[in-house]
Amino acid sequence: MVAVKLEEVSLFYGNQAALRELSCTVGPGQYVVVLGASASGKSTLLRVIAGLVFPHAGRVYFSDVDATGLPPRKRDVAWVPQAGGLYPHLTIEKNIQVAMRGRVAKSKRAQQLSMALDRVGLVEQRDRLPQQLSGGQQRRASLARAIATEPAVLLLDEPLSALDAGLRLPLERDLAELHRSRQEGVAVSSGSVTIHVTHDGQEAMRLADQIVVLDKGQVVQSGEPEQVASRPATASLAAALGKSLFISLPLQSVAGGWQDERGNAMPEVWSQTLSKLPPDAQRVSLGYYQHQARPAAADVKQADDWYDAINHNVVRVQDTHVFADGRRQ
Ligand SMILES: Nc1ncnc2c1ncn2[C@@H]1O[C@H](COP(=O)(O)OP(=O)(O)OP(=O)(O)O)[C@@H](O)[C@H]1O
Repeated sequence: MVAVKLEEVSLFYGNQAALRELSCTVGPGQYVVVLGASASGKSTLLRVIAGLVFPHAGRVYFSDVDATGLPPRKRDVAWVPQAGGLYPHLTIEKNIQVAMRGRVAKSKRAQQLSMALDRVGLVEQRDRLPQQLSGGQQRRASLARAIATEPAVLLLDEPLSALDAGLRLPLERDLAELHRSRQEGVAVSSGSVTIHVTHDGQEAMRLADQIVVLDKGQVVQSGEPEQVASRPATASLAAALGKSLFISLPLQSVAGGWQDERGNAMPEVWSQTLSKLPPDAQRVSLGYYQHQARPAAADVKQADDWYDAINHNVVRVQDTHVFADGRRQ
């Protein structure tokens, strides 16, 4: 069984496509991070899953049941928007109570309220208004409001953005812990799902069971973090995900051969890699992760730049990633 499935979903704003025949699946209990640059369609994807907008084509399934046309209140989801989303004139407690109306049985509401406040560490702040909380506490309050309804699917839109580094890491740990605690006492086959949107590759690497990479409204790659990082689909993704600096060398095709931007011809050791490039490509880039660059010759201690590295064979050919027009070859 899959917890959430999107099948060839398209959504347009006017005649501009925000999502283009997008398909993806989320298994029970998974923490999925949707990673993409600005305007790649991440928030739109969450809004489609939440039922806040309806796709123009394609289907959305929850636990194998078609939910494409269902309004938000009929879906077992909670959506935490990018900023705030709390009613400014209501206390944190009241905000949570409002969210539970119609979703949680009256007899269970007091218990759910305490559980939610406790899990995000805001028991003592329950009587404050949102503006009386710090930025990090406001994010926690939004989370508390979302989890009070015990949704099967928790949607988080950039939950860590615009927070100081000092607040980000503790909240990041709390998100992981919250996800784990939502699985307690639940059969594996019906585990709760978290879908978290970000443009931060390192955040995705730390949190995700599965990373889904969006580009221009399409899934360009998905898989376990290590799997995605070891064969990144695009050069920009490689730069975002790597454990170390991703060093990239742009090349251009000149008179049937490849040159770097300074006009240096590529050395012979690269002929095998370069022969795999599309014959009609004009511009490509070769890249490698710094931590995979190992000297092949004893007299080479360190390469100062890419050209040094390849000339001294510091980078092994099999550790090199080749992209044409930004896409992996
Ligand atoms: N309400 C709207 N009306 C018109 N166009 C929209 C609307 N919402 C989003 N778009 C457009 O749809 C595309 C995808 O936007 P979306 O907000 O989903 O991207 P995103 O990846 O979440 O971006 P960001 O990281 O900057 O929030 C963008 O080109 C955006 O300009």
